[in-house]
Amino acid sequence: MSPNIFEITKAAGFDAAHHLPAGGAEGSPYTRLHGHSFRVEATVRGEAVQPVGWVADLAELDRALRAIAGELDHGLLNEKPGLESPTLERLCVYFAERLKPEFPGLSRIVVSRPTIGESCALLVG
Ligand SMILES: Nc1nc2c(c(=O)[nH]1)N=C([C@H](O)[C@H](O)COP(=O)(O)OP(=O)(O)OP(=O)(O)O)CN2
Ligand SMILES: [Zn+2]
Repeated sequence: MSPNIFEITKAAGFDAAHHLPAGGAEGSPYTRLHGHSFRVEATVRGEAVQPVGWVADLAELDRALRAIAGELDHGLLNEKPGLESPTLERLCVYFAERLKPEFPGLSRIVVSRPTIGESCALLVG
């Protein structure tokens, strides 16, 4: 029988300012400095490992996710290397690159702006 495969997910929030570079829609307001409340979810996929019977410790995922979100919280996203154009897409990649070394089973990152109903998902390869 093939083993059960699970997905565990942890979420964290941060508030940050950003602006997008010119080059998108003409007359776009996104080039002006503004802020959002963001939520990030990280999902790790795998078998439940014995003897505990879990994919990974959710507390460890929580710690790692909060550490990255905390570095972005109340900051200007554009100042972070890799976030010079801080779209939701780039934020997904930013979180994935930092979590993957510690969580090789990382399968999905979702970054959203819940108050305006926008989200982006990265399926991590
Ligand atoms: N594919 C993407 N499209 C857009 C992104 C993105 O990250 N990926 N980001 C933006 C801007 O960040 C923009 O601030 C989003 O705001 P908007 O959808 O306009 O909603 P707001 O409530 O903030 O603005 P209102 O003018 O009040 O509607 C755009 N697109
Ligand atoms: Zn924005």
